[in-house]
Amino acid sequence: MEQPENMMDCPAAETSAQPIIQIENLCTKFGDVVVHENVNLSINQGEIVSLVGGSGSGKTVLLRQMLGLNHPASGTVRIFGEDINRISQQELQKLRNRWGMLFQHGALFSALTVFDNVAQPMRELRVLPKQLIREAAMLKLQMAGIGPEHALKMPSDLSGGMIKRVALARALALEPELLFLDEPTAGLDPNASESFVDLIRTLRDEMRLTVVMVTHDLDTLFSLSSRVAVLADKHIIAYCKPENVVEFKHPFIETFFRGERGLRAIEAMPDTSEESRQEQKQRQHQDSAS
Ligand SMILES: Nc1ncnc2c1ncn2[C@@H]1O[C@H](COP(=O)(O)OP(=O)(O)OP(=O)(O)O)[C@@H](O)[C@H]1O
Repeated sequence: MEQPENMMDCPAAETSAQPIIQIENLCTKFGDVVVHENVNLSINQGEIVSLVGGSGSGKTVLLRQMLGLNHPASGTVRIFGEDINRISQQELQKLRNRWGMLFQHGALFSALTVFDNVAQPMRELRVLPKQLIREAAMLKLQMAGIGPEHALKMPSDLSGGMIKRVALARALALEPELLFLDEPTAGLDPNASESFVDLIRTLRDEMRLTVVMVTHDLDTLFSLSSRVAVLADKHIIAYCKPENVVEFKHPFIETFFRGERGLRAIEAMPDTSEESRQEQKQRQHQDSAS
């Protein structure tokens, strides 16, 4: 099936940027169950792209396709220009060293200290001297906002926000160019969530990272994303700037973005003009009146 004709697609802000991820005509099936049908998605260097969609719409599976953990029934997934389903395991491992992944629940090794959790991906390379690993691990912890006094603690001694930060330091251990985040702020209180969002933005700027994240959190989505890809009906039904997504008529978008929380999050966007805020409000007013 073709993509819906009215799919919204907007170019990335930086037109000179190179695509880091190119997904073309991706179909995913589990037995008879079709999850994705002709999905296309191109993500440029330096973008922060959020994947959203209803429960079971295929966000996690799409992320897993990008990580090479699920395989397409047809279509291609290119990361850094390589078709990840046509390369050897060795080549795939090399690519994996160029990206970092932050899992929803932190996924730290509970038997390892904070320091060892971050040092482990560097030790696995088996080429870096001990002293360099030590310095690099401490630097990554510092970048993630974890002071040296926490380095020898066990994960069980940390708060939820600290676990996320250590997991982020670990995801950054090999200086990735690309970072995948699965529900980065889930389970955090509003303050911890806001400071984690600031951290991701700062790291993106400092490390020139490209970020792909799955999130249900509208505040995170609106404050971080350069573009939002909405998954529904097996397709990407909208791929556009966050402030434009509400222009697309679809039941999921209506419910998710145009409710009270969605409009509040749009209002809180730093770069949303007064004019566009007024338009959004007016539209909501008209919709509730009709
Ligand atoms: N290994 C698998 N075998 C069979 N079906 C699977 C497998 N993995 C995922 N699915 C199915 O694929 C569909 C999409 O799942 P996915 O986990 O990507 O949804 P999601 O959008 O991430 O949902 P949620 O927001 O609830 O986490 C679901 O119907 C799920 O049951």
